[in-house]
Amino acid sequence: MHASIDSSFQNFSASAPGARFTDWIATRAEPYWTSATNHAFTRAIGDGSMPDEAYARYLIEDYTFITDLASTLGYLVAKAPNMRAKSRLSAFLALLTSEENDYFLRSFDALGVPAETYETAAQGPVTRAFADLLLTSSGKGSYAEGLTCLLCAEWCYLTWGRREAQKPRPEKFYLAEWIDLHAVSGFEDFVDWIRAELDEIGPALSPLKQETLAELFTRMSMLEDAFFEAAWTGELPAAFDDPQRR
Ligand SMILES: Cc1ncc(CN)c(N)n1
Repeated sequence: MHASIDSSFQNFSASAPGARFTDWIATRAEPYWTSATNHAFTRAIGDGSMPDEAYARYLIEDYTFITDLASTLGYLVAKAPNMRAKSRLSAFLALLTSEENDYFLRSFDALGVPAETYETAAQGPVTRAFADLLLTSSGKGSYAEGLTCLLCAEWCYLTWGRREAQKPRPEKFYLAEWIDLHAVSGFEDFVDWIRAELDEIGPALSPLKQETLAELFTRMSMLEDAFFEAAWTGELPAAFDDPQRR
């Protein structure tokens, strides 16, 4: 996944003065970024046409993802360079492990998913790849690398969440609340803060390190898209069927 020199941040900002570093990494992540943020799964949450079977499959898998996301945030709290950043990240971690955890438990109950199932679920190949990328980037990589992965996950959800929040809420509380969790102003503020943090750090990095961040964001976008696809269809996307290509 190596880009030509024309797709560097330097060229991007020369052709669009004032362009943000985070706009560049999202542009570099096409077509996966648009595919993930527009996935049919996200539209079915908003219009209430989501089959229960697909949503239960998604929530079981996502609960394992959320557990690794909590660990990712722990690593980032440790690596954050100042108290302001530690406070932002730990506030989000607190929300994830309280309000959002409670959402999952109530939703599993409503969908008839027993605790034994969601507490012992093994991660599928897409989620395993996600966990690998998130935990390795935040645990072994730099603050900027971990933050880039976090940005992709949360900005993706803010993008579809805000779009679906324009529609009347679906009747099922687990669909309506999933939209609200990702469209409220507090969540938008958090994503804006991650963007501002990376917009400050990114331009000062070497072209090689900028490239690493763009590649991480691209891989994360590909995985977000594959995650929705696997939940939606109940089948693994082609790239995950063949262990050689994972
Ligand atoms: C796979 C995935 N990506 C992102 C999010 C938003 N926290 C999530 N719940 N699940």
